[in-house]
Amino acid sequence: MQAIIYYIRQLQRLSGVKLYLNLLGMVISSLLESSAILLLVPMLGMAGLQLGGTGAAYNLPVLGFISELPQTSALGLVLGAYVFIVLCQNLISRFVAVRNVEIQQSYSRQLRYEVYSALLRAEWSFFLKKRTSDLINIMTTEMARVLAGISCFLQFLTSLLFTLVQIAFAFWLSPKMTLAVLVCAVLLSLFSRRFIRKAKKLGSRSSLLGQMYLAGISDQLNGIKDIKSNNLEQSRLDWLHEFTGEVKNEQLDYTRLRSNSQLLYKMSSTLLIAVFIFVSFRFLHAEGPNLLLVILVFARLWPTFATLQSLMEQLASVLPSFKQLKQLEEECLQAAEQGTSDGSGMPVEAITLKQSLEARNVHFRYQPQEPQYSLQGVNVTIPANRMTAIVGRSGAGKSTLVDLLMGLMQPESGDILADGKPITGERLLSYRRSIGYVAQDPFLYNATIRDNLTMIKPDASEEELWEALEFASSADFVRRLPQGLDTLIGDRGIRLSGGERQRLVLARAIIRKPSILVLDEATSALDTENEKRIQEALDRLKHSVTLIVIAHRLSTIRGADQILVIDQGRVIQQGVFGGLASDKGGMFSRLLSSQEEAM
Ligand SMILES: Nc1ncnc2c1ncn2[C@@H]1O[C@H](COP(=O)(O)OP(=O)(O)OP(=O)(O)O)[C@@H](O)[C@H]1O
Repeated sequence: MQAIIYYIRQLQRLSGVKLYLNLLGMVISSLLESSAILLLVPMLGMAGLQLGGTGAAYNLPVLGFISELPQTSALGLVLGAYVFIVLCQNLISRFVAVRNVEIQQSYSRQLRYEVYSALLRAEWSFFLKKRTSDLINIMTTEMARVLAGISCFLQFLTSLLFTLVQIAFAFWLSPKMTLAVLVCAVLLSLFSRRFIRKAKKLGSRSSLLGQMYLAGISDQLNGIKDIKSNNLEQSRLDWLHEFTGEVKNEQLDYTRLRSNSQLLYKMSSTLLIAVFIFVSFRFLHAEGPNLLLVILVFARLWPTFATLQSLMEQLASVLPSFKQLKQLEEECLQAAEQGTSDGSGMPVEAITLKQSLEARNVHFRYQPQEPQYSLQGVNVTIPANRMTAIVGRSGAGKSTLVDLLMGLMQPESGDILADGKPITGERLLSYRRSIGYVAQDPFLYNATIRDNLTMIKPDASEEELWEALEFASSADFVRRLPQGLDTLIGDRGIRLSGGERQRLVLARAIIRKPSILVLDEATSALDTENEKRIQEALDRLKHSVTLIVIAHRLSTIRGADQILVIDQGRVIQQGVFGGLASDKGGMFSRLLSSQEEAM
């Protein structure tokens, strides 16, 4: 319940007086609705219309003048008043409905924005621990359930107010009977508490199933090539078949629960009304309008209890979603990077690295509770405007070192310094803006080539775009495409070859003219000719940009100004290509020989 209150408070803060005005509108609307129907009976009685039995039993002093009018005028007046009240009620409820949507949609927008910005501000290590599909699930399905839950809560509040108004009316017309109805309602609600508990449990199961479904489907669609090439289609379909069976059962359980509770309310309503009529008629000797009133009061009051019960069950079923969203927000807050937003929305100026980038006695491990360090006691200096290559066996710690150098993660102990200053706090974002990065597995957005490039530099001119493409040896293939720069490249750039993707990502990385360019195996998918062209371009670049290159193919780093050899999280060798190659007992020479043998 705490989580719901937290989000409702947010809604209250955002909507302010509008929310209260709407609630007031709802009260007035329900007041008018009640009065329209409940007052019709006594008003008609006063107008002299005999409804059987003894006629008007409830004299309303304020409306006493009606009985003095001629019958036709009185009837016209009463019916006119009835139409007027209904019109006002409908106009108010129309206004309230539109305002409700406005309030809810503004809140939905704000909530999505807040959660997503908290997510984007979380540090990289947060994402390493999270499953992407779980985050997508929270941002889509669970978020939608939370918003539906908020709407449900507002409906609950409206129904509650409506019920209170109905009770007040009913009490005014027949206190005894209202008390009797209330006692029955309280007893029934005590009995119905187990429905709410069960709805909460089913809500958790539904959330879990949704999470599992998204995780399964995303995994499989990401690995669709593997599924097709290994003929795994049937096994995946079997998984889906089994899974949808569980979803079906869960939905059936939920429907059973809701219809059971509604059945209980409907049956008790029928039973109670029969008892009330019998008692009123047999023992209280009520007739005509009195009996009609008994039915009216009961028929209007009881469904509101049933609605309240149904809304409470719905709320209980979305409670787990509220908890999940709140937990995600809290985790993001805990994992927030320092200095990544000053809240002003002002563009951050990139820094220019002038002297060096330095790792000083850096220790790092992914799981603080485990003894194994991915990096230990690393001391390196990367001179500005030079090319530094990082090599080592698989799992040696190359990517970890580069992630730390890029400020994506913070060392457990030790420092990362840019021109002697730590890249933490306020400096982190401007430092990050000075970096261009090309990953081992190049990522492109499902958009046009132009969009992919301008995403990094929105104000890039046509000339700058082609210059970057030329640099990355991509201009030729882009020119050959039917729509050139405006060609759509598909999901993750699937319509391009691996090498074309890599060159495009390189073009994107350099379009912002970064001070530091990090290439993680960036030329692995290139043919010899393109690799040579990129090597030449990098050689030209290396005097104006600080280049950090992770390389498996050692032939690509002959021109590096410095090579760092890493093994088991430590820098074990450091030097230039020739020097390291001639150290025959060293790791570099062993890596070189094994590559030469493989060729
Ligand atoms: N997200 C992670 N969680 C836990 N351990 C990790 C994680 N990423 C890497 N490691 C571990 O840290 C060590 C260094 O990994 P790293 O990715 O830096 O190696 P690498 O030299 O870049 O390897 P490769 O050349 O295969 O990419 C490895 O032992 C690896 O298992």
